[in-house]
Parts: sequence; C-alpha cells; structure tokens
Amino acid sequence: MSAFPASKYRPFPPIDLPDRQWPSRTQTTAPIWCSVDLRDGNQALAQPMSVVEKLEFFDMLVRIGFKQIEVGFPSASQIEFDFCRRLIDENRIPDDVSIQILCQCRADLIKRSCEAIAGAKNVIFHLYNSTSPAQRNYVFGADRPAIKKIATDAVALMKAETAPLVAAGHRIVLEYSPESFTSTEMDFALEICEAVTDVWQPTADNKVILNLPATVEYATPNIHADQIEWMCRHLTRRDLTIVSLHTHNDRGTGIAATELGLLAGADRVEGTLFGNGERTGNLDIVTVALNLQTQGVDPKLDFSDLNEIREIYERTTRMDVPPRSPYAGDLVFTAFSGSHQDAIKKSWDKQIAGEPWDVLYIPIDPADIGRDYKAIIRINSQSGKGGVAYILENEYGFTLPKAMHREFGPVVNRLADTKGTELSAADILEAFQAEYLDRKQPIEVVDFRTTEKDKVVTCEADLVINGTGRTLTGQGNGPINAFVTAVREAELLEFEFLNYTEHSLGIGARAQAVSYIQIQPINGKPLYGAGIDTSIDIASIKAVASAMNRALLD
Ligand SMILES: CC(=O)SCCNC(=O)CCNC(=O)[C@H](O)C(C)(C)COP(=O)(O)OP(=O)(O)OC[C@H]1O[C@@H](n2cnc3c(N)ncnc32)[C@H](O)[C@@H]1OP(=O)(O)O
Ligand SMILES: CC(C)C(=O)C(=O)O
Repeated sequence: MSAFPASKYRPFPPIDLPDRQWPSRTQTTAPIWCSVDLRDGNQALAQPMSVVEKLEFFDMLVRIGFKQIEVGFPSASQIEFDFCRRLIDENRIPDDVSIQILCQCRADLIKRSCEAIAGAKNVIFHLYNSTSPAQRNYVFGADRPAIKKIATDAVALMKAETAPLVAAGHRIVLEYSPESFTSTEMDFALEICEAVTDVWQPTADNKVILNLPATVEYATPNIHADQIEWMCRHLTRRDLTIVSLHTHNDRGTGIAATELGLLAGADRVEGTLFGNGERTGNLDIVTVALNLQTQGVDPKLDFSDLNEIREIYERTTRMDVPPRSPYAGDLVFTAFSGSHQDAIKKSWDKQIAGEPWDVLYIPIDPADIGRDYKAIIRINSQSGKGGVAYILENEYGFTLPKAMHREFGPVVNRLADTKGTELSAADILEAFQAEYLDRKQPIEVVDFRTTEKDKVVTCEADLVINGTGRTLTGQGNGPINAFVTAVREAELLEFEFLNYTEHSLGIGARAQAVSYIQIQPINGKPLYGAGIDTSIDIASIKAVASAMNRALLD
C-alpha cells in the first residue's frame, strides 16, 4: 500500500454533457492570442521586470504579432502605472494592437486604472473576481448574490468611468473573468457571466470577452473541454461574446486543456511565452502556436527567430527555458540514441524541398523557427553509426560508404564509453583521422608516380615500410590496380580488392579528394581504408595503404 495519503484528496466531478461535440472537432484556424507575460507572467517573478525590461518585452511581443497584450495591473503599483503611461505617452502602441489591463472589482482600483489608460486608442479593461465555492467561503465570506454584485457593480462603474474615453473616440472592450471558473459550479459561472453581459451590453462591433480561467488546474483536460463547451452552449449572447481561455499548468496539462478548450468552442487564448506564470506556469503560447503550425494551420504569430525571443525572455525575466521545453529547449533538436539518429539521417536525406515535412523524430523543420540543423545529432555512448556518419558528413564533408558506417560506428562507441561523456564533432573527426587518415605504420606512402603505355599503367611507389624506405613497382589497368599488384608482389599482405569510392572535399583550387577503399585480407574480415590528397590517385593509394595498415596492426 502506498504511503501517499490519497484519501486526503477528492476526485474532480465530471460535467454532465453526454452529447459533447468537441472530441470529433478539428482546429483549422488560429485563435485570437493575448499575451499575459507582462501581467500574469510578471507577477510570478521573484524579481518583476523593470519598466525598461517591460518596454523591451512589449516591443518583442508586437514583433511576434500579438494584437492583444495584457500590459499589467496599473492600479497595483507605481511601476505598473508608469509602464502603462509610458506606452501611451510615448506612442509605443501600434494602432492595430490593444493593450489590456487587469483590475480587481474595486472602485478605487477601477478609477486609478482609468487614469492609467487615458489616451490609449484600444484598451481591453479586464475585471475579475473569484467565484468558486472555496473562494466565496474563505476569501470573500460572501454568498452567490454578493459575489455577483461585486462583479456587476464593478462593470457598471467601469462603464461609467470610461464613458468619456469612449465619447472621445477610444475603444474600450470589457473582459470579465470569473476567476477560479473551473472550480465554480457551472450554473453559477453562467449566471455571473450573463449578469455582467447584461450590464455591459455588448454589440456586434464591441463584443464582450468572457475569460474562463483554469486559475488552478485541478482536472483532466477533457473536463476542461466539457466546461468550455457547456458554457459556449448556454451563453445566451454567444454571438456577442468572445470566449477566452486562460489555463494554468498545475497538473502539467495546461497546453492540452487549451487545445481541447479550443475544440470545445473557445475563440481566444491567454498565455505567456514559454509558460512563465504562477506556480507551474501559465499556458505556453509558443507551444500551442507551433503545435498548430505543425498541423498545417498558420498560427499568425511569428516564431521564426525563436532563439532571439528566448534570449530576450531569459534576460528580462531571469527565468530559464529548460533543455527539453518544446520547440525552444536546447536538446529538442538533438538525438543521442543510435536508432533515432539513423532514422533522422535516412529520412532527412530523402526530404524533397517544397514537399510536406516528413523527417522522423523531428516534428518541425528547425529552420522554420531559426534553429540550427547542425545541433541535431550529438554523440555519446548511446549513439549509433548513422549519427556518427551524419556528423562527419554535415560538419566535415566526408560521405562515408554505407558499409563503412558499420565499421567506424563501433570505434566511436568505444571512445564514448572510455570517455564517459558526450563527444564533440571535433572528437569524432580526430577519431576518424586516427583510425584511417593518419595511419602510417607499418606502411607510409611518400610518393607515387605512374606512366601509361598501351593501356597498361606502370607505377612506382616510394614507401617507408617499418622505418625503411623502399620503392615498389607494379603494373595494372589503372593506378590503383598497379599499386595493388606492387604491394602484393612485395608480399606485404595477401588481400582481395573489394570496393572503391571517392569524392571531392571542399571546392575550388584548394579542393582535395578523399578516397575510401575496402579490402578483404586472406584469413581476415573486410575492412576499409581512407586517404586524402589533392591528387585523386594519391588519395586512393593512401587509402589502400590505410586499409593494409589497419589489417596488419589490428
Ligand atoms: C489569479 C490572478 O492572477 S489574479 C491577479 C493577481 N495579481 C495580483 O494580485 C498582483 C497585483 N495585486 C496587488 O498588488 C494588490 O493585491 C492590490 C494592490 C491590487 C490590492 O492590494 P490590497 O488591497 O492591499 O490587498 P489584497 O489584494 O490582499 O486585497 C484583498 C482584499 O481584496 C478583495 N479582493 C481580492 N480580489 C478581489 C477582486 N478581484 N475583486 C474585488 N475584491 C477583491 C479580498 O476579498 C480582500 O478583501 P478584504 O480586505 O475585505 O478581506
Ligand atoms: C485574473 C485571472 C484571469 C487569472 O489570472 C487567473 O485566473 O489565473
């Protein structure tokens, strides 16, 4: 029996919605996004952002494409007030962007908020009060009618106080949040939202935003979806209402809850970049938006330079993006394990420009979000030959023949086991050089010359064998064949010649050739050698010598 006292907790009651529709729906458009980084995210920071940091963050949110940005709680502190004023007074808010401010349903705070927003063209005035039974009981000591009155009085006051702004041509939108909505009885959540809407009197041109927060996430995402669908079906002025989601992540399913809430009928999503926010955080908008993109839906937010966004976020919030955070984490485009590396390399090689993305294990093209291909495969003791070949090819231009992957992969595995750490690309190159290119014992090629007569090639190879200089001669139908004859006749090693490939390394006058040669020593297993030279012939001769050296010494 578990020592964990499960009986201390209650299961979350299901919602009575047997004909729920959301499970069979598909998301085909982006929601309206609202960033709450500068308010909900900021209020969760040990060191809230300074005005200068908030300004930089705001500008970044605008660049990303947010059209609704909650800029703070201006009645809460001077710094919040000043920030709001600077945005307005310094004309920093683009015409197509609405700033949103949060305010409790309290008269003094509403009046102070009106001072903060004066002069702004487009404002979402966000009022909230908490509605769940526990909040009513513990925090407010008030019954349902009293809680409803707090909300309706506040909306009436806000309407009256902002009337002069509206008359002056400014647009004021009401957002109302029954805070702790998901812990509130559905009938009461509906009642208070209807009452607020009655006071506000939305129009087709100025809809009311009803934000239905999962202030604390207590239930599974399907229950959240049921709650949202229930509300969407019961609101009498659904056509004049923008239903908004605001999930937190206490159970680690805030993203799933939002995605299902959208299927359930919501129009709008509040969240933060990388999920910063109270406790386990707000909804991570980066993830939801890029999840949409990977389904072929334009998210209408631009995360094409996610590295820069992450840099500004980390610097201004003093928070970290964990290495496995979706899309942005350091390790999410990296594979260490062999079979993954193998599949990534094979599927990447088959990718055709302009065709749908189909690379295994990588659901989004890293280039689409400004991330680097080169970090995709990293090597440790879990890695396989495919990953090693990928590094040699992508970092250094060596396209090893397939059968050579099987030979060199284990060499790198042994090295990784011995070192016990991740291997860098340079470590792998060094191992490749030591295993193949730099082998000079017992045979070192010093020079190689050929002449040709009647299609017969005669070679002279100046070698150093076990420290002693020798010149071997041989004949064949080509330089390699002539050299193989020469070394066979010198009885250095008995072997069959199996395979030969070569390609150029680099471009232009300084290009070199690399040659890979596979031999089969009599009484031994097939093995490769490799050689590099500006002359393709000498590269091949070096490759034969490299293979022989491996056979003679291993
Ligand atoms: C889920 C969320 O994220 S909600 C947003 C939370 N964010 C913040 O609170 C950050 C900014 N807030 C603050 O700086 C402060 O709370 C202030 C300045 C707004 C108000 O400060 P204070 O009045 O000193 O304190 P506090 O917020 O604790 O007020 C609590 C009182 O307000 C009442 N209250 C709390 N929320 C609300 C609300 N939304 N509407 C009306 N009254 C409310 C409480 O019942 C309590 O009343 P009581 O004094 O009669 O018991
Ligand atoms: C004010 C509301 C929307 C809130 O932040 C929450 O419920 O988490």
